[in-house]
Amino acid sequence: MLEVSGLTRRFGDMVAVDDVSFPVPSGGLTGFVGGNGAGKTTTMRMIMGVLAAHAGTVSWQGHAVTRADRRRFGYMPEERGLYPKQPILDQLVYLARLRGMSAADARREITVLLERFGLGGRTKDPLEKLSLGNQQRVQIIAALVPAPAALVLDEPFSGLDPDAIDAMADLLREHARDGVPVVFSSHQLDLVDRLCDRLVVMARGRVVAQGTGEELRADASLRYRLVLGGDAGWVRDVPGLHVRDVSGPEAEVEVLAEGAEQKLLAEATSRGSVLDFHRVVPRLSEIYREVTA
Ligand SMILES: Nc1ncnc2c1ncn2[C@@H]1O[C@H](COP(=O)(O)OP(=O)(O)OP(=O)(O)O)[C@@H](O)[C@H]1O
Repeated sequence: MLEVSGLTRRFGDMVAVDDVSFPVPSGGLTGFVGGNGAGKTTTMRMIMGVLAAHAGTVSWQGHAVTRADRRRFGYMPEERGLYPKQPILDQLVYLARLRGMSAADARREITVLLERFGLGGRTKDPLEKLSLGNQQRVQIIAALVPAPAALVLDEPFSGLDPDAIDAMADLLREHARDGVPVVFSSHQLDLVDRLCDRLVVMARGRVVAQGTGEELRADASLRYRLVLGGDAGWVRDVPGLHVRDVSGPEAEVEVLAEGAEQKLLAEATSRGSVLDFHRVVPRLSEIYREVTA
């Protein structure tokens, strides 16, 4: 398991990452979400040691991470960092050799991955001749060879079309299944919800929520939707509720005081017919808006 604990980083007076702690369990995908400037990239840079932390620790398999451990991590940095003018196979092989692989093994594994991503015919092309989405695939391959002990990926899905997203997601799941802890940042909440075992939500440098999708949903505010035979305007006067929306016979409310939804239902049945009354399970994007507000 990879774990960060109390990580803090300032730039001048500004605290970009403030006492951030979360685990990245082995064998799972952890999604790292947050708005622009929330502190995700800075946190990932500290995990990889390319930026020093002002406080806090990064641990790997229960000990303080070492430079040798980090050399075994696959990292896709925000600034990417491949050379635009070099043929893609040559530079991928070069990078894999820097990380201790033989040229023959590197060439073989990289060729398989390039073919899997539909780039088998482009191995001699310089990176800059590829479309942005294909350049992104090459950047991802750079993080995957040699087989990484952990994966730290900054926005690996940005710029990919739906087919490439699926291919990439399959690849990450395969690594996770092999026991590799995988953490990646993304702005695509639905994708993160679909793919990840755990989520870490950051806002203004701090972790504001974390857990499985189910845990985050369970922690979210309790909401109910009510559909009546007549007008639902009276719902505004029921104590212990925040009315999120009322429109004709329909209302959606948030429960502020325990049991207020039962009083609402009793009042509704005493006034006339109740056509529907059910708990609303919020989407991740709604939870995200709540916790980062
Ligand atoms: N080298 C730096 N010097 C000064 N400020 C920085 C530096 N790097 C990051 N910051 C600031 O730290 C804060 C966090 O930035 P960071 O890039 O970590 O956020 P992020 O969550 O990755 O955002 P995005 O989703 O936009 O990439 C921002 O206010 C940013 O301007």
